[in-house]
Amino acid sequence: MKRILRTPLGLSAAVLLLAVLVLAVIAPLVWTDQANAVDTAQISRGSTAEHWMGTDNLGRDVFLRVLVATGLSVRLALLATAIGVLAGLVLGAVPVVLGRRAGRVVTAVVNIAVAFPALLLALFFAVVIGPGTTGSLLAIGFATAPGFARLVQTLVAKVAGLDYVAAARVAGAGRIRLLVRHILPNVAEPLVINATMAAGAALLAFAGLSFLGLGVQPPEYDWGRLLGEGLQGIYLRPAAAIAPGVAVVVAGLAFHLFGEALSKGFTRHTAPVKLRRTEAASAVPTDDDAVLVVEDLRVAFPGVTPVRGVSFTVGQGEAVGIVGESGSGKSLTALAVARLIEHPGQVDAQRLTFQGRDLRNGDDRVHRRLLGTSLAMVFQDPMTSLNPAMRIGRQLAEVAEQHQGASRKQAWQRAVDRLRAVRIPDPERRARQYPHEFSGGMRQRAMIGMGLMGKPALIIADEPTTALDVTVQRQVLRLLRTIRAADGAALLLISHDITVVSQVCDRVLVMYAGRVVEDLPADELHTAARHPYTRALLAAVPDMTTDRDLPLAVIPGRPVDAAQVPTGCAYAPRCPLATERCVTAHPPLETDNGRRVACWHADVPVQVGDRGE
Ligand SMILES: Nc1ncnc2c1ncn2[C@@H]1O[C@H](COP(=O)(O)OP(=O)(O)OP(=O)(O)O)[C@@H](O)[C@H]1O
Repeated sequence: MKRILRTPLGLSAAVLLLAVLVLAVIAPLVWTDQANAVDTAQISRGSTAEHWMGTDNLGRDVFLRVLVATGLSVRLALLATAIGVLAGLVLGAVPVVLGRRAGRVVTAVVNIAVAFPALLLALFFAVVIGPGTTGSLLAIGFATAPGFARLVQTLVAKVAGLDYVAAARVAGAGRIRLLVRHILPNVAEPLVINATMAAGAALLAFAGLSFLGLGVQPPEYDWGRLLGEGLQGIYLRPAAAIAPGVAVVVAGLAFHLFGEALSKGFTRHTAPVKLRRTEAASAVPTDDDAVLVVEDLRVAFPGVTPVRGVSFTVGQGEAVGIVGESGSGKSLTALAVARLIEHPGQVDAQRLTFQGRDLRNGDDRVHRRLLGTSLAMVFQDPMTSLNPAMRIGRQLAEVAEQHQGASRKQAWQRAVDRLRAVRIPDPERRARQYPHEFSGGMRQRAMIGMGLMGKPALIIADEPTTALDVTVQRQVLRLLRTIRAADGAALLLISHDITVVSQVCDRVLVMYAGRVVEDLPADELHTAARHPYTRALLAAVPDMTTDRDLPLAVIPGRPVDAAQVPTGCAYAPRCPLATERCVTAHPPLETDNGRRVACWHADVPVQVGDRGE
């Protein structure tokens, strides 16, 4: 608010609006009797020193009546806006609460209603409900609602796709809680701004309806009615029409300008986000001790199947890395495991077991609870992964309150303790701060801390260091390693950086065009990689021995478009070893001594580091 009042626009709009609101309260209390006093000696007079704006046809002072009418005009405008905002909020938020099908019906109704001009709707309702104050109040309220509903739908849809909402969903938050705690607080600013402006528009609409005789009825009067009366004698007493007209314009302007100032004041200047990375160990787990078993996982969207039959296991305490170029399906694989693929995405698997529970069938709430307590998700961008409108400590505490039945105080203490565990300095004070008060690295650590509120059996970290600078990357990777050692949690680390994965993980899965093409222990990556794509990825990483006079190695060609995957081996068009067979037949993922590779030429002895050109 201070920021808004510091600008000339903000200050003058606030003063003007305050004056209007104060007048709306005081004028009816002070001047009602005088404004209603009939004086037959002063009927239909023009402006005089005694009656600045003249008198009406009963000799009543027009200026005092305009002042008194401020109360009813402003009150009705605010009430109608409140009705419109409330109805708009309900209609706009319903799709999130009711689910897709019912939501679609509501959206269609809103879309149709939005197509009609608000004033036309107001006239329609006013005629249907009947003339009078209540009728016009409901009419203007209902006419305001569709515009608001559309705005709410758009804002909610935008926020619902952000990582922190996904994180809350993984943590087991229900739809209503998601809406009330995580979505609505983050769309409140534009709603407040629009509501302020809508109040100005409602004021004008009321004046219009009363002027037409559909709004306020005698003996009550608002500016619209006074305007109608004044207009009848405009040639003889123009001031009687001008005074209520000016009042409508000034009050309307006050609301609009204040809304404008709010919107400028609320515009946030976010700090740029930074970048960072981790390291690891080995052993292919058996299905029995696996935390996660994924078999033939497919993720499809209309017209495209970006994940095409991925199988892997993550053992207790094991760190598995998934590498591959952008678009290879790494993130979708992780999202599918956490059950975060949204419509129209379709997830399909022969087996999808987390801690021995089949996630494909059974009670959704039971799965949510299991994932909420035993799975921690760390997303790439910690700024969008945390709710900007909630204190960090509260966001962490919510997990303990919801899943461990902890009291508010206990949950807060655990949140502080977890922040300390992820090396946030002065955690008591920091827990009371908002995400924007944290640096990029601290936000990422807080996100990891949130995952540790339960006792996760698996941490899925999707590019956790990409948005951080190099020094902070190391800290976060070290932290993930320490947590694994302390809590025995398994880790599924997704990265396009094969060096990071080889340092942090026990085992590496290499993905290409939605499939696993190689799976091997991380410490054998540089000596025993057999797939030409893995070799090319390794060769593209410069090291101390790289000749700096030569251009850096790159993988020739472009990654496959997920919508147009060729038959045969998807890597064939870029592969130096490709033959006719590679183009026509897809190589199966063969298991050999715990390692897996999908290549017809896996046995061709190409040196690791060979660029294959
Ligand atoms: N909602 C969606 N609808 C259609 N296609 C999608 C959708 N989400 C992802 N894809 C497609 O799936 C492919 C794989 O996406 P994914 O995010 O899993 O890749 P990735 O390997 O994690 O890449 P990056 O490292 O860039 O995140 C992408 O090429 C993308 O075009």
